Amino acid sequence: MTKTTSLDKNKIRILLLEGVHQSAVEHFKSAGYTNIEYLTTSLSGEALHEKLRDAHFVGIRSRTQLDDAAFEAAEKLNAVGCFCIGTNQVDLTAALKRGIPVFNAPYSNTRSVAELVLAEAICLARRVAEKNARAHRGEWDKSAAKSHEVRGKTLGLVGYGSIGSQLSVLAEALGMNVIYYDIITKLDLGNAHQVESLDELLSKSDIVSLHVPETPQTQWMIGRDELAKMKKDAILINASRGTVVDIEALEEALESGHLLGAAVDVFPVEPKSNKEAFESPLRRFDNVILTPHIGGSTMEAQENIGLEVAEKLVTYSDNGTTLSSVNFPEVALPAHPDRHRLLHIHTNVPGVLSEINRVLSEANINISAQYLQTNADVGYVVIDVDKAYGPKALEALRQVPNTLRVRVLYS
Ligand SMILES: NC(=O)C1=CN([C@@H]2O[C@H](COP(=O)(O)OP(=O)(O)OC[C@H]3O[C@@H](n4cnc5c(N)ncnc54)[C@H](O)[C@@H]3O)[C@@H](O)[C@H]2O)C=CC1
Ligand SMILES: O=C(O)CCC(=O)C(=O)O
Repeated sequence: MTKTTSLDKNKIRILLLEGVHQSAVEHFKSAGYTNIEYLTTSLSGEALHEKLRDAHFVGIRSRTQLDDAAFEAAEKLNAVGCFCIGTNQVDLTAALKRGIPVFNAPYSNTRSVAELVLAEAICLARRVAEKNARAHRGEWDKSAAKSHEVRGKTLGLVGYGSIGSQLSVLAEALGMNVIYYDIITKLDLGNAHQVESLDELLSKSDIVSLHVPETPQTQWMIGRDELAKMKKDAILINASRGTVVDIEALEEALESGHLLGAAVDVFPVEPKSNKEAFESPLRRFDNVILTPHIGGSTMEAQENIGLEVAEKLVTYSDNGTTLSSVNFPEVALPAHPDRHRLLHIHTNVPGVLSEINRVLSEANINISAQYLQTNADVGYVVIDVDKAYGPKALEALRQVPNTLRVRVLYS
């Protein structure tokens, strides 16, 4: 069924979950969007579907799963904002086939993750996690055994994107040697260099840190075999996604004493809210730093993310720009003063553009500007028309075969 939206700003409902930063709320309000529901928790199942039914825009972080059923319930949804980097919690194809662009904040929390990982690397190399736990229990363990400086040690980065490459620069400033493994050939920063294989990285690194997205290729990427290839007394840090590391295999590697320690920020199953208990077989190890998925949780990062993603949603809502959407044809559009703008999203099959132009011409509607962008599955056409034609043009566009969604934006 073709979806049509044609609303004034104060009727556009924005649902914000997972306690996104107030900077987002303020940005929506300053742009004239007042109809905002703000929840500090994530939602799932029927509770999520119920909230989504009336929402025109939804903002989430990493916990809320937007799967096909969620999109099916979200009849009015125009766009999704992920107030984070990862978009693995969203079924991007399900969104795309309903003409819903998904936005994220690809850079704003990267520095925060890099700083945390570096701090953890130093703490683990000095065995601070264990000594801290023992001191809390009243034990005095003053010893240099197996405690090392990180200077001169090799940091192996799996994934050399925004986070991995920043970490590389920070680690070199401490005198570390950096090697990395990535599926894409990357520009080395400083003296870092790319290695040919994951095995090579694992066998050469004193500290291995994971910075890959969750994909079918990275799922359980670090299992028993990979951990066995790491040096004796090496350290593993995972602040990427919980599905990248086989936790049972990591438990065994820690139990056997093969690894000196580990830091884990992300887990295959994470509590849905701060009220739920955290279960993990790693809880029993003093030499493991466990953090509740806070790699990107700094005031600086959250404020920037709030602004960045809210701005992308407002820009899409106000003028149709989809720049930097992770699943949608990208169009950067000028403002449309004194014009109504129509957004037509359709399945990308031959002939839709000519059909659009035919129905508009038959309805005697003069087009003042037109923009088209497609990806393999979806076509996105933006049409500016004189104000007098807005509702009539909307009606005409709804008749075009293969239409997924039509919206009119008032100026
Ligand atoms: N713990 C936390 O709070 C946070 C976790 N993250 C996670 O960190 C991940 C990485 O973030 P960024 O560096 O910003 O992403 P990015 O997209 O800039 O970099 C990812 C790198 O991984 C590489 N890669 C992809 N598949 C690979 C494979 N199979 N083997 C080796 N390399 C592979 C890519 O080519 C790319 O260079 C995010 O996708 C997210 O899941 C991000 C922010 C906060
Ligand atoms: O802070 C969050 O909610 C998620 C951070 C994260 O994992 C990401 O940005 O991908």
